[in-house]
Amino acid sequence: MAARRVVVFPSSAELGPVLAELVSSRAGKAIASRGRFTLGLSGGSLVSMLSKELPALPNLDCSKWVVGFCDERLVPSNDPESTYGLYKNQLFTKINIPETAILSIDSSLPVNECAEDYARQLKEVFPGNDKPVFDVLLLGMGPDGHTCSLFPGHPLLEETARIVAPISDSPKPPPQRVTMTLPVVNSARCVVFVSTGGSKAPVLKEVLEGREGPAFPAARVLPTEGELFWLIDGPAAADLTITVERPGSGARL
Ligand SMILES: O=C1O[C@H](COP(=O)(O)O)[C@@H](O)[C@H](O)[C@H]1O
Repeated sequence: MAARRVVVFPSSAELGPVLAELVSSRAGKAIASRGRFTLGLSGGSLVSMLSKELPALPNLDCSKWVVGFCDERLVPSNDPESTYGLYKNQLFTKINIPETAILSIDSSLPVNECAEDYARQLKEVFPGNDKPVFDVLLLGMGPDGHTCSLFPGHPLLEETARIVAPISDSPKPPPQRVTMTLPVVNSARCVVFVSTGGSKAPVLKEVLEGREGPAFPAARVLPTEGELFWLIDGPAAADLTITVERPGSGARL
């Protein structure tokens, strides 16, 4: 397992540009060695941060990017809860990811079929692999410690066979969602959590320092071989006592 890097920024204003630069640097390396960059996006607070920071990078070329979603809510793409819909309006109009390289769920399907259909799309993009190996997965964490649509105490945390699973009883609305499973998340070459705001401080302490850590889905994200970053702002890091990195401005990770 690769070493975990916990990196604390004074505020999300300093964190955002470093996140964008991290994505861009891993994209450059992936394209140089494999001819494309595969990125998994999460919803929630990440949407606005990425939509602000990625288009601000000079000369960003996304023509060789393939983008999927770490989880998605089973709602039409024009519903305000649709993660795809938010990125479509806020980010995809500003950067040149080919439309055909954006994998999205078919929200007209019942949730089980929707998960199977999304798994099939992922298998097409990663032929020959038993699990997709994304270059970068960007994850958020809710105040309850959930990540993707993997919630504390939910049986989906034990899923080992499927790469994408349906969930019909999400404690956070909307109840029907599809989510990548932990084996896929932990196969990625690089996983980056972004956690900001004081509401995340208690759970962040548990996830990064607590003995009860594995009870929280986010604490079970431990890439087998890939890099693991936790990018946190000052308010979210307020309760941490572990040693963290505090980079200066213009830092690159
Ligand atoms: O419901 C969800 O929440 C998590 C965390 O969101 P945040 O706003 O607390 O950062 C998000 O990562 C996930 O994609 C989303 O479906």
